[in-house]
Amino acid sequence: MRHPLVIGNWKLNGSTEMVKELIVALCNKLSNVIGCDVVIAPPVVYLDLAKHHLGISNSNLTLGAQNVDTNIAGAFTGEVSASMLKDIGAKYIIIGHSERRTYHKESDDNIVKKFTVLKLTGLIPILCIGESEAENQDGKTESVCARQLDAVINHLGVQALENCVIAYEPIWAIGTGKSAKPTQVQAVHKFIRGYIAKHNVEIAENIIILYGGSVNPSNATELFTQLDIDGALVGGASLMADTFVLIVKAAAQAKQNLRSAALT
Ligand SMILES: O=C(CO)COP(=O)(O)O
Repeated sequence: MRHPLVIGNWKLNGSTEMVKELIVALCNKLSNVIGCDVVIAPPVVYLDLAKHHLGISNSNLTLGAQNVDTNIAGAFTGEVSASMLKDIGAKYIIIGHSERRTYHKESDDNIVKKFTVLKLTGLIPILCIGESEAENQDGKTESVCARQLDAVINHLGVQALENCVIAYEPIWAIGTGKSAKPTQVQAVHKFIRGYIAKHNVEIAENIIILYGGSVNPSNATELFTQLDIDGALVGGASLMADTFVLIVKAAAQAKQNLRSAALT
């Protein structure tokens, strides 16, 4: 069975004080929580500080980053490379987030290049996919997700999806407080897994598929009770220790319940 995973995407939020306070609080509150992997992705400028505070707390939280450049080194002012992220201790790297596709005009081709450098560097890509509100209303959810998956599969082969994470984030649900319905999300996750299974059943069965979009403590349990929702990519609710911890606990508990039910 897949191990649940909850990731906090801090986006453009933080300060030296906030990094310390949030990490200390998370480490305290999560110290006895087992059954769910937890990743935090602070802004890149705070990764080293975050690593420092995680180290002091002897925490098993894992460090992630929110973006990576397509180049490894050279004259690319302002960029951060995969090898630098690895060097600083990040393991999971978010790519293809809709905010980057929209505000930074990142194309599928560009995202495939990022996926490639991450794999070459031994980092785990968190590939974000998902449709806009208009595409959702036009019934294009599946075709958009398939296109975004094909960008990787057609360039790199389905094997590239081994040990990688998919995050389904419908754009209309991000930061709006309007989460997609758990059954709706389950249907899309099932489609994504089935689409990958057409290429390789084992990779499809093992791949972690997260949901992102207004996840909070009130909707977390119902989301995680769905069979193909393996965890969450959390934005706003990851900025407060209490809400993020409740989401992590909900994931651990819901998946434990599913496991127990499968055994009876
Ligand atoms: O974009 C997201 C995570 O990457 C989701 O953000 P919210 O949880 O704030 O909706």
